Amino acid sequence: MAGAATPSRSAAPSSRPVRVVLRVRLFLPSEATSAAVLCVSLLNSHLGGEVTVQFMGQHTSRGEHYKLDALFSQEDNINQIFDWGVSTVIPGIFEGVNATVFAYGATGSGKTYMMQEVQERGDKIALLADKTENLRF
Ligand SMILES: Nc1ncnc2c1ncn2[C@@H]1O[C@H](COP(=O)(O)OP(=O)(O)OP(=O)(O)O)[C@@H](O)[C@H]1O
Repeated sequence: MAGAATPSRSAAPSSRPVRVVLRVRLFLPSEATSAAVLCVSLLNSHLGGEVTVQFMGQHTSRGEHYKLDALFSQEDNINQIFDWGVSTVIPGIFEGVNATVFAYGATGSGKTYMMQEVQERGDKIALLADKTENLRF
């Protein structure tokens, strides 16, 4: 998704069973033209709560508001997204709680790129060990 909103995210992951996180990526060189404009803007954010974003259609009068659990912009790196949205569900899976993390978005919006970044984190084993150190099998 093109554009840069003001970086903002809720302070702590909510306890809701489904959490929705939006990541706005940077324009790629092939997309960056003088006509490129932001299509997402942050309307509201409450500490520890939801954020509200607005999608503006560039060539339409479409204006849609969505409430999300968190918003990450191009200034936020994959570690922040991982720590907020992924690592928090790891302890639960060792207690029998099912958890799924998936990416949804338009073709070319960066889903594979982002998931590969997560996969390539050098410290993933250390992170899992940290999350599981108190578990007894
Ligand atoms: N944050 C990013 N920084 C640099 N390049 C990126 C970024 N996100 C995506 N890209 C590049 O954009 C292109 C499309 O990304 P990607 O393949 O991840 O999209 P996708 O959402 O998985 O698409 P599809 O649904 O078609 O599989 C790739 O060449 C990828 O390297």
